[in-house]
Amino acid sequence: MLETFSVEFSGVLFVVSSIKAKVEVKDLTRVERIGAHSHIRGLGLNDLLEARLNSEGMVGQEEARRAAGMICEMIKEGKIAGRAVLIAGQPGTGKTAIAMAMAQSLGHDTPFTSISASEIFSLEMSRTEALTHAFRRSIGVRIKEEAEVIEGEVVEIQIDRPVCGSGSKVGKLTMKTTEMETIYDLGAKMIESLTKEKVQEGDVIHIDKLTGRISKLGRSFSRARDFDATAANTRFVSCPEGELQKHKEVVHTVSLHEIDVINSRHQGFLALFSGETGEIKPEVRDQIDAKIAEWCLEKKAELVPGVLFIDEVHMLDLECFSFLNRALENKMAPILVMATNRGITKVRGTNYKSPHGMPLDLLDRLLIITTRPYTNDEIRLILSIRCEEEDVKMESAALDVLAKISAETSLRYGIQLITTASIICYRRNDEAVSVSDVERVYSLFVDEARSTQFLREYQNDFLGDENVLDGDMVMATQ
Ligand SMILES: Nc1ncnc2c1ncn2[C@@H]1O[C@H](COP(=O)(O)OP(=O)(O)OP(=O)(O)O)[C@@H](O)[C@H]1O
Repeated sequence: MLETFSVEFSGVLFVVSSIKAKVEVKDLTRVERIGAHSHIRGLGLNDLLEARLNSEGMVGQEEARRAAGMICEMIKEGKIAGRAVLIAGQPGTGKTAIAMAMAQSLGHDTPFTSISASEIFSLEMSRTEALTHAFRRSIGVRIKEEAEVIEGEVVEIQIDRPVCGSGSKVGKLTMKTTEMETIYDLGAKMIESLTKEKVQEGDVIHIDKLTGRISKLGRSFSRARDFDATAANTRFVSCPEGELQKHKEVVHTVSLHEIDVINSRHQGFLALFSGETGEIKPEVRDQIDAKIAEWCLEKKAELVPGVLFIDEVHMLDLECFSFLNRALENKMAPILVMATNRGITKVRGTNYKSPHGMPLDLLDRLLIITTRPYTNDEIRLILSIRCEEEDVKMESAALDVLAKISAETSLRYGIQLITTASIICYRRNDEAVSVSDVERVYSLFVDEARSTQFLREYQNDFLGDENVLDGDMVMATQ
């Protein structure tokens, strides 16, 4: 649901918009697709920020998870801006998984933007503009508004349809708190909103007097036994106390980028949907920053520094790195978390070699977290978590074989074999994946090492550059 509202302070009109994920009646978790990191639910730390061996979908990597947990605490306090963290380690050692776990443990209130460094290289806007977008998307602004609201439990909704069949509907809405009950007259627009929100007797609702917007807060406890069955996501709340009409502080959280887009002259909030937000003039941003700083001083707004995660950071070039160096000095900078699997390599676009393909001056200001290769037991545990996530039953012996294969090839390859092996098992009409199913998919789908071996044997039969394999092998996706 897109909700647009205007805030007017000191005569300047700023339009801000917040996109609220409307809680759908349908249980969305059932139709969610399973992604590479969908089993990760958090960092799996205890109160002392120590990593549990296997918790919230995370296994092993205790030191890295603990360090990430400390960074999260720093972010939650919201006082520190402009810190940068680098997660460095071999491919498949859980760098992205740790970043995703950080996003989960920070919760919905903290903005988290995740990009891959290669996304910056777009033809539509300059690299520094694309990075600025990402930076500003990671800073939230909590804007507080005083609003006149009617809040109470719905006692009765009475809608009168015109006798002739045409003309607008009118009606009456009876609402109560623990202390009073009032009847309100309803016009056609309010009736439409009530119908749209599917408001029923027994619901506790909130009506914004200025805009007429209705929000359902939940179902009253006193009416919990009205139905034999209720939806899984039904929230029960108590009937409000005191007056029906009250002044309430309403808080909206939007990102700086959303405010930029809506206030840039050539854009409208619809640009947020199309994603084609284009370049935004620095003057617009300066004006917005000045206004927000003013609101913060007046305690009408609060900045929420979030996290910008840049994966495959070695794909950035010198211009981008120098931009990052400068942008981190800004008071409004988010916490920057980067990940790379590169060792000592060339900085993109130069002939200079440097650790992780990043300039030394930037490396110098980073907190670096390293990830280490997994033990066989850890790999087995991760694979069993993935089996559960993908709803695949696997015999213990098959899991042992798959863990051994993963240790010799890669964890990612092992994870890929889970679904494919389960298809073969399904065809056999069996319930659990067996060792022979794993062996079958291992022979059907080759891993990177076997594929390279195959190329070495048949190189001359392929089209393309000769003898590349004997020279420099292209590293990963670069
Ligand atoms: N400690 C862990 N606990 C649970 N799952 C993990 C863990 N580490 C990695 N995984 C899972 O293994 C897969 C590969 O990990 P991930 O993509 O995080 O590796 P990476 O270090 O980012 O690799 P690359 O350097 O190639 O980008 C993912 O599905 C990830 O969720």
